[in-house]
Amino acid sequence: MTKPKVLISDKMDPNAARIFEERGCDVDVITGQTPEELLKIIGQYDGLAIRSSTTVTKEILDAATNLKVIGRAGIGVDNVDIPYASSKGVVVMNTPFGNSITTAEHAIAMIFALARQIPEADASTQAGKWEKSRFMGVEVTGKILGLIGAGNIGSIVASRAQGVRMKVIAYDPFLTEDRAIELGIEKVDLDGLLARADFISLHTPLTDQTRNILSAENLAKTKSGVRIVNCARGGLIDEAALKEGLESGHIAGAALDVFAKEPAKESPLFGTPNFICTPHLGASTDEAQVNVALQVAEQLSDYLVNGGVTNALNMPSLSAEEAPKLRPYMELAENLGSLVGQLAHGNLPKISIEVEGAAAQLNQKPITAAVLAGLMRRYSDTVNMVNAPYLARERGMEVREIRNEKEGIYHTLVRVTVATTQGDRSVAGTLFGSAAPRLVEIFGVGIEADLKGNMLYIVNEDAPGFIGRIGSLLGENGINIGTFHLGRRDAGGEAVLLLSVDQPIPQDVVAAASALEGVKTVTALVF
Ligand SMILES: NC(=O)C1=CN([C@@H]2O[C@H](COP(=O)(O)OP(=O)(O)OC[C@H]3O[C@@H](n4cnc5c(N)ncnc54)[C@H](O)[C@@H]3O)[C@@H](O)[C@H]2O)C=CC1
Ligand SMILES: O=C(O)CCC(=O)C(=O)O
Repeated sequence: MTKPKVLISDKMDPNAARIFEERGCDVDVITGQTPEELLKIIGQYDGLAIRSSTTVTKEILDAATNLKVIGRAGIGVDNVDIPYASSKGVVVMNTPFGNSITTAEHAIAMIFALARQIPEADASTQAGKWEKSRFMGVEVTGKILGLIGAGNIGSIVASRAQGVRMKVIAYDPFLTEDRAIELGIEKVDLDGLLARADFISLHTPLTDQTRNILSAENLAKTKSGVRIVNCARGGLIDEAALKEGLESGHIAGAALDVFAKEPAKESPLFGTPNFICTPHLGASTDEAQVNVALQVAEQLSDYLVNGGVTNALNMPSLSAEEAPKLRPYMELAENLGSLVGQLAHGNLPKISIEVEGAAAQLNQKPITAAVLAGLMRRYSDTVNMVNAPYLARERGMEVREIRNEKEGIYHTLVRVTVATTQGDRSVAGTLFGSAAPRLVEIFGVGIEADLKGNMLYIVNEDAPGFIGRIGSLLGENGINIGTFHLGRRDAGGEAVLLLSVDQPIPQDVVAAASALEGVKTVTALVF
């Protein structure tokens, strides 16, 4: 087997390259490339490991014909076009915890730097000025810290700020009351935070909802003398309005680690009174960089070598414990999706995926993604578990998941039902011995079969002599039958025949089978 090839395109702790090699990948470290240079070489790689300098655009993804996974050694993934990566079937992963303590500590350092004007006082003192009366500070004890975003980093900032006796309030629409109580913080709305906070610290991702969250209008609502820290993303603050607020004195200080445009080698904010900044150093400690480099290399190589999925942003995760249990279900689910996709005609506006018995104890997301991958193969050869849910959404397909913990006839069952113009059509399968996937029902007819290789699905009138006729036809055409499965609704009614054969079935043989007496439909299937 050829080794997967990985490119590390941003500066990263050398442990990343070592881990890739140890885990069976070939790795190139080529940093500081222009987009044009990256475009020329990206086609040869299966994996791409980045930090924030590489921007993964549509053009890069179009050129990345072998790419299977992108790993961000860090948290923010606003430099990756995730919807487009998903449509291309490329998994995008990040390392959500490796640098969060470090970044929270940077925010706390910025709060103190603002409160005591440490950078300006340092520069003045080293310039021989000894301006003792110029640098009057404020205590942080008893002050209100307003967090915008109280996820991983925000909650660490909260605990550190409480340690220095600040009162913490937070605006985060996804923060539950219970979690706020657990963190010892007060959940508020944005206007409440703007009106009350002495210090504001931002800790949200950059999204369409958070972009410009500290707009000119919102900055005007802040308390006079507020100090603002941003160690999250540049686009969260209107930089021009921030400058005006600093110049008017309404804002007593601002500390930015991040800018709307990076690298920020020039900015109108530079030189503004009470403005301090760092060059996106939030994650820059020895500890955090080792953490994220190790994690990204472990996650990417696990995916490329073993198919394990951890911290993916566009695909359900599959932990090391879950993976062996779920793998046979995913095979079953993909085959059931593929069967429905090959048999059902016309547009399929709705699909429901039901897990029953033992299957209902498992993480259903990978099972759903596998069904959709099998089904979507009717539209595209390049579909996989990453882009299948995306393609289903794009086609307006409604996907329903049903979980039924009660065992039925089988100890475990996956049922896939699609809405067609002729009504609902459903197929179901189980696992024999917990690992061997088997079809057990096809469109209301009980039948037991392995879905593998080339198969022929025939619906015919249940009458004597038919099996002989189909056997002869296949034999005359040099097609060897492997397995033979029969099912029927009622004696003398409609019967179903599912054959596995050793050769692909040519269209003229399908046509000849369709013309046999008593035959209703014939479909050649491939799994
Ligand atoms: N300066 C640096 O070097 C670093 C910056 N970061 C940035 O920090 C951000 C936050 O990281 P984590 O705390 O780990 O992420 P997280 O996902 O754990 O937390 C983000 C929080 O923002 C909240 N949120 C989402 N939309 C919101 C909205 N419209 N208004 C208010 N809150 C909203 C979420 O509910 C969540 O609780 C990252 O997305 C990244 O951009 C992360 C690491 C280093
Ligand atoms: O890689 C870096 O230095 C920046 C880290 C960061 O911004 C993030 O993890 O979101």
